[in-house]
Amino acid sequence: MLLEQINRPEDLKRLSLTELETLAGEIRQFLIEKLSVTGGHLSSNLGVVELTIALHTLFHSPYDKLLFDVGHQAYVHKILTGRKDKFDTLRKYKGLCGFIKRSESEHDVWEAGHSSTSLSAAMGMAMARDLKGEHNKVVAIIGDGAITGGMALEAMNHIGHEKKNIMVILNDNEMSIAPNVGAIHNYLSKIRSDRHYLKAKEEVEHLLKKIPAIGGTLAKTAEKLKDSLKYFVLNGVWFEELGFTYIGPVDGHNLPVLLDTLKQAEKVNGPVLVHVVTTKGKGYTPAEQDSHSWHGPGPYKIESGQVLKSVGPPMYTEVFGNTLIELAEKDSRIVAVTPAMPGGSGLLKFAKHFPDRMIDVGIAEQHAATLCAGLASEGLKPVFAVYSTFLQRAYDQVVHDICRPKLNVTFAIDRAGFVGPDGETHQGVYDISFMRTLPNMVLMMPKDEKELRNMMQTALEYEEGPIAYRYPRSSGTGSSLDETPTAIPIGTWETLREGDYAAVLAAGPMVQVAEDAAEQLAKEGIHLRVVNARFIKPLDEAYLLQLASESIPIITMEEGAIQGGFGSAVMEFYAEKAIIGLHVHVMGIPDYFVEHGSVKEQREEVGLTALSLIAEVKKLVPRKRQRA
Ligand SMILES: Cc1ncc(C[n+]2csc(CCOP(=O)(O)OP(=O)(O)O)c2C)c(N)n1
Ligand SMILES: CC(=O)[C@@H](O)[C@H](O)COP(=O)(O)O
Ligand SMILES: [Mg+2]
Repeated sequence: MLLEQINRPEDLKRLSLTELETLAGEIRQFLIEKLSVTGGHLSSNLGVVELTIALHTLFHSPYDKLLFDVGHQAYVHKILTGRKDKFDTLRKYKGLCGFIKRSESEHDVWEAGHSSTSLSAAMGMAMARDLKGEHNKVVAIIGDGAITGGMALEAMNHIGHEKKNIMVILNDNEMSIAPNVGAIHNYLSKIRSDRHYLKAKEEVEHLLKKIPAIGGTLAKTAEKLKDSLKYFVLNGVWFEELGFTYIGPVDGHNLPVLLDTLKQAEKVNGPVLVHVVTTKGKGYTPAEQDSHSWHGPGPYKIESGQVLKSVGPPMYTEVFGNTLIELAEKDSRIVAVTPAMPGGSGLLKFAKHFPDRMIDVGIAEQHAATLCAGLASEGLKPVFAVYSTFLQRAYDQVVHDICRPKLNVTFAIDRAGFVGPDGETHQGVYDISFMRTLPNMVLMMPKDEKELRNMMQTALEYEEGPIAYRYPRSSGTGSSLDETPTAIPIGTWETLREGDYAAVLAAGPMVQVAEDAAEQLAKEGIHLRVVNARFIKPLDEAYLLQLASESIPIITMEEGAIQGGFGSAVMEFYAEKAIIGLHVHVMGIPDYFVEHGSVKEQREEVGLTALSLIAEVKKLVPRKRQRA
């Protein structure tokens, strides 16, 4: 096996072309086998095997900088840079990260996870290189999805103007996670099919040569026609106009062509964009046929292509998608907006029911947010379906375009809390802090899927301004889904369990954790009050004042950053009311980024478990029983 001989990129340089092609086959088989056990981003990586081999054959990483946009397609890069033996730990706790990670290797020069950042970083590295008088290459590998992200366009605007020596490899497989969308995607499709246009161009030129030269007019017209045809069919004219030398499209699975093209591109002075056409899922039929489903599968059976499904209650995402259909059938104002995550956000069925009311804007969270503002300003009920982590990219739009004008946008924040294997770049743990601090915002979190449905109804009936509900990347608790969703009075919490030893104010999935702890403690005669703090904003102030009047110790629990989170809000409330001497202990995520692993492992790492809660309760000094 050639793969066994490859422990660092230099090892590639001694292989013949045929051996490189053999290696590509071995790497493909390696990926298919390893990921059948670990799961991971299969189809994107299968699509960049030859491209990554070519890059590491030609360039000298880490002296030359290879930046992978998003970084989900960097498994081949990791295999070629000495980490193939770690693939059994891919995305596991303390194992190999599923994205580029500087602490893993000197070859990992740019970390990501969120898309469309590589061109900005590449420009920074190129400007630093030139200021330092160095001469390394800077190469950004960006997909046809990621290049539609706003940041990428901002960077192209800058790069094309400054004419820095940067190579951009556009890996065009016609797919984002779902089929790619947008005008740039359409433009790339035209270029991809350009080989036909080019044939037509040759025919036109041939024809023009045949016409006998009659005076200046015909010849001049012919010249103009040829020039306009050139403009029409010239590949990459948009990139050229932006200041890039455009080369392509080239077959991204043909190693000789890739190597030759990259050698040519390397000689170009100034920014160069190499348009590489690949097949997402290349080499594994199920993934080639349905690269959307195979973008990030769990473990699967190689032969049958059957992905192992978890049994049990439906995911919150599925409950959201189905309930939105139910509500949209009754209320035609509802419009769903997703930034390139129709599948992940549970909107594929909704799109089938309401094709005109499901808007996929591509990787464009900022645009999606303000689009929702526009929709709301015209009396529609936009539901912005977005992962917590990706909502971060639209923070100013949430503040400036939605909260300030009090527009009635609904935020369906999915992947709220720990997300598990995607790790630190994808944890949905900051939206409590950055949403609850905004004026006019209402922020809810359900304890189970039945309450999620009620919150969706609450949001539908709420007309006063922005309102958000957040739910985890997990299956529900198995609560009933039969009841008609009914609105919850804004700002009201719910006592789930009586107790006078201490009161736990729990948000979302922490309610179950608190219930489990209370069950344990009750066996020891310690009665914990469990409160479903289902409104993070506004707080249930009457409830908080009641707790203060009882001087009962309070513990808050949230799967979110402690800094600025729900517990902070409770402490701020008491401080504002000048209520002192209360015991308020905040349980949440400490001030650091929690890496990949399972959600269970991540909770254990930060102490968001029933055991940790029991320990906290037992630290409390038993209060003197209050006289009745
Ligand atoms: C800001 C942001 N929004 C959404 C995502 C989710 N996401 C991850 S990969 C991906 C599609 C990227 O498509 P492309 O760049 O073409 O890469 P491919 O998987 O096709 O190789 C998306 C939308 C993300 N990582 N970052
Ligand atoms: C790389 C990326 O950002 C997406 O593929 C993300 O990993 C999807 O997350 P889910 O698996 O939670 O849908
Ligand atoms: Mg793509």
